[in-house]
Amino acid sequence: MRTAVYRSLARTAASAKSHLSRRCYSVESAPERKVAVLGAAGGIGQPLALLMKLNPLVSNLALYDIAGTPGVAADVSHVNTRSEVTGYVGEDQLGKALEGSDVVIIPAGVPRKPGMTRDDLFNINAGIVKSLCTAIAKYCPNALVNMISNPVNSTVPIAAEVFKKAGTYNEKKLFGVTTLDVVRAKTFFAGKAKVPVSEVDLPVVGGHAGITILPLFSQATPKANALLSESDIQALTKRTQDGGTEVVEAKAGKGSATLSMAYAGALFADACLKGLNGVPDVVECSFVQSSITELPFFASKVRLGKQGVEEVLGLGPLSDYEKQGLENLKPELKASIEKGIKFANEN
Ligand SMILES: NC(=O)C1=CN([C@@H]2O[C@H](COP(=O)(O)OP(=O)(O)OC[C@H]3O[C@@H](n4cnc5c(N)ncnc54)[C@H](O)[C@@H]3O)[C@@H](O)[C@H]2O)C=CC1
Ligand SMILES: O=C([O-])CC(=O)C(=O)O
Repeated sequence: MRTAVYRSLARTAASAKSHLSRRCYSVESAPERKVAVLGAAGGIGQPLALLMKLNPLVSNLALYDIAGTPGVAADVSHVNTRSEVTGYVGEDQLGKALEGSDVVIIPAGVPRKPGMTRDDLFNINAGIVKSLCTAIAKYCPNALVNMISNPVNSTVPIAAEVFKKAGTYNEKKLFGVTTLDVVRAKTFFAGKAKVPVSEVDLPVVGGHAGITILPLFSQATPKANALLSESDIQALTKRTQDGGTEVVEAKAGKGSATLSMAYAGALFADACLKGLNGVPDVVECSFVQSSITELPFFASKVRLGKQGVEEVLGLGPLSDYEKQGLENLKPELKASIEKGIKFANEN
């Protein structure tokens, strides 16, 4: 029985590893890449640190938090994969954690409790993100920044303003991580349409909060829309938009999505690393500086390359329901972006 469980775990680890590193190099030929995780001792940070340790594209993994990172780093460092792991704790060590980083992933900050919106996290997380981005501008201004901390619709504009003030802003290198919305939309669509989840693909556009999350089920493949009624699509849309709240309520005061977020964060960081390494045609959805709508930041499909964003892809054809969803989300997303910009300029 035990052996069967170990065998099955080994198979799962091997398939996760091959999923994360598909279209990539052998360990021997992959370039050196340093990834820093800020908030690495948290609910997302710990499993994300483990998943990044499993990624053969990473040669140096820096784990930073205000407390607890020596233990996490010691633990993760025993996993027999390529990267060297170092733990950094407290602001004095932040510079060392960041120096030389190619990708910085930020899951630092407080999570929601039941009854809260992501915007309710603004007052605490805005300051955390601002101070971490100030350090990024100083110690690794060329790194790709993967922003996980909520509210993403505001923390990404905050980061952009901090980098602009420091003279280091490069719109190709700043990403709000919305991959969990895509992961959820794929899972829910596969379940409802009864198609294999591994074959499902679809974009999720807009932002990362409530109605600003707009899954484009009309573009989902495999084409199963004939099997789904308009009310099925509306229910899938609502479930995707409320996916974070579903987890917050189930955890009943013990935080928000951590494990699925770590998976999503690892997928997105892997895509960034592949882009940096010159793998062609790496496309993921992300909340980036954008001109595909009138809003200055917007999540859509993005082609990743050696400099970060290579191309922000358009929305593609929308159903009438999606066109309406797009118009409905704009005022809220605009207000969240403006709130972030205002905070950064006044603090
Ligand atoms: N973008 C997305 O799809 C998602 C975003 N989130 C967000 O991610 C953030 C983190 O969530 P959890 O890991 O569950 O929270 P957590 O509370 O378990 O962990 C946060 C970690 O950040 C650390 N931290 C606080 N201030 C810091 C600072 N100045 N520098 C470095 N580290 C600092 C804490 O010590 C803690 O270890 C929250 O804002 C949450 O809303 C969560 C799920 C999905
Ligand atoms: O809902 C939350 O607070 C965390 C989050 O962003 C998500 O799970 O999508």
